[in-house]
Amino acid sequence: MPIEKNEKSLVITTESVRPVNHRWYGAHITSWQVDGKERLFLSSKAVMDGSKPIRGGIPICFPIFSAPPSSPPEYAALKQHGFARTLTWTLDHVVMDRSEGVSVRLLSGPPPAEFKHDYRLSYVVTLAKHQLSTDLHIVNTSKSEDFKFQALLHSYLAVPDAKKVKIVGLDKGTEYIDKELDFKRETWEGGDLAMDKATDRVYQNLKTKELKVDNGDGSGLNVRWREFVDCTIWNPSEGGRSMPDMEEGGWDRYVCVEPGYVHEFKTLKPGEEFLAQQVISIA
Ligand SMILES: O=P(O)(O)OC[C@H]1O[C@@H](O)[C@H](O)[C@@H](O)[C@@H]1O
Repeated sequence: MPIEKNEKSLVITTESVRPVNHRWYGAHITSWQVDGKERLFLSSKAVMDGSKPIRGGIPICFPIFSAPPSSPPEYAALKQHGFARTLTWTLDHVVMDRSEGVSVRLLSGPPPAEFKHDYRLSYVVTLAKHQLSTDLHIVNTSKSEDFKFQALLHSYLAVPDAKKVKIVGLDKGTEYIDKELDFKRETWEGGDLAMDKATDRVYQNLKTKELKVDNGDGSGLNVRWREFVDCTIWNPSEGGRSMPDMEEGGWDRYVCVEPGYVHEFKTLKPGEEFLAQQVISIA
């Protein structure tokens, strides 16, 4: 199966799915087309020159999600969502290259100099019939110190009309932080979450490992995961106009469903590893 590598990106094509376009900058998947249809949203105003994070596709948030914590200093100094989405990544190796699927392993470049922690961050992207898997692999390579991080895959899923979308599968009783309500802690009352207004919620410790993004007519995408426990659901509605890199009306063309480990910092002991996976498939 063709894996095409160039200076800026990696393009993977399989018989049924074409192509996944993967940027070295931020290990950013910017396009996933199935049956001739684009399944990820990428803003036409996204900045693609490496000067800021790319608006759309699948940004990787690591080692923090959201605004930085107040301490320790090397975490407090980070930008929103951390540095993984703005590092240059490299191709480690091709894991699989068969007609059933193609899989590549990418390695992140070094963190900012002030972030003096020993860890290894890699990302395995697997393209199979009608599904895209993205695995984050974090290893504490220190011999003596713990390593703490948050991690999240910030997938911008393309939808025909966000205002008609329902998120199906959120467990009744799950606690969530509502960023639209000044970070108020709430408890989910159950049922489907309608995306008909600005939504920015972090559902914490979900029991389910799968959500459906229903376009309103039963079609859509399924997002399932392993080892992640939280899921952010975000669409700014018309508030998206305040983002300089968001195209006009772009907020109606995506819903972000973002599995992650973000309700607290995950701690890895020396030598320990964390392997988490997201699988997006056609519903
Ligand atoms: O503009 P950024 O840094 O890519 O963040 C986009 C959004 O990312 C979401 O995950 C957050 O919950 C939102 O609060 C945030 O606005």
